[in-house]
Amino acid sequence: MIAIENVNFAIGGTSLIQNTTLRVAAREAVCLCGPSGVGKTTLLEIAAGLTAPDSGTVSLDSARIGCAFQDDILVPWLTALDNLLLVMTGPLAQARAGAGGWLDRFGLDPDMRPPQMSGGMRRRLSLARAFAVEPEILLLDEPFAFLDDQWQARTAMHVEAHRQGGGAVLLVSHQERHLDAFQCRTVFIDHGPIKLSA
Ligand SMILES: Nc1ncnc2c1ncn2[C@@H]1O[C@H](COP(=O)(O)OP(=O)(O)OP(=O)(O)O)[C@@H](O)[C@H]1O
Repeated sequence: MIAIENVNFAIGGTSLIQNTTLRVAAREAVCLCGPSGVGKTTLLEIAAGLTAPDSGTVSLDSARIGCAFQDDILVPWLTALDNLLLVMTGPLAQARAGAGGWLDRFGLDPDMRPPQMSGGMRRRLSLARAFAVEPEILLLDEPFAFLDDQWQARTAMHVEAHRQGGGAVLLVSHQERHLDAFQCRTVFIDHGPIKLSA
């Protein structure tokens, strides 16, 4: 479902990712774990098509992709509901119902705007948006950051439900203890440059 093949990427002459192959199948969650600055986010951005690799290929077998990145990239003047509707397609009434359901599952007031929210609420809004597009592929960067134990557990439950429903998940997390909450293949990166064959 996600196929990153023989990818190379350098920044400012420093090689960050070398000849890396990483495949994530349907019904599979893969978690990238490793030290800060090693290039995990960059690899996720390459998977999402936000950053072009210097060489190698990325193919995703679905255009239905839900993303939540470390910078939540929410529109501050739009309500929580409108932030979700912005990325949703289909009939408006159906989209509103779907968005409302995900806001409810993530404990959010649909009328609140991002600047009124705590960091954890903004992270939950970013996650609700990722799930609301009914993705086949989920790309999540530190989905548990800023969340308390209860919301970490609920987020893990939604990730697992997505996987069990046939989706593919590629995520980056420092918090290995949460990886027990869902079935996940963990890929450890000890040091850079990233060289994976997984
Ligand atoms: N746009 C950019 N311009 C220059 N350097 C960058 C850019 N984006 C990332 N980097 C550098 O690339 C390296 C990898 O960054 P990246 O965010 O991918 O690491 P990470 O493993 O996800 O770290 P963390 O766990 O702290 O988020 C870092 O040294 C970072 O400073």
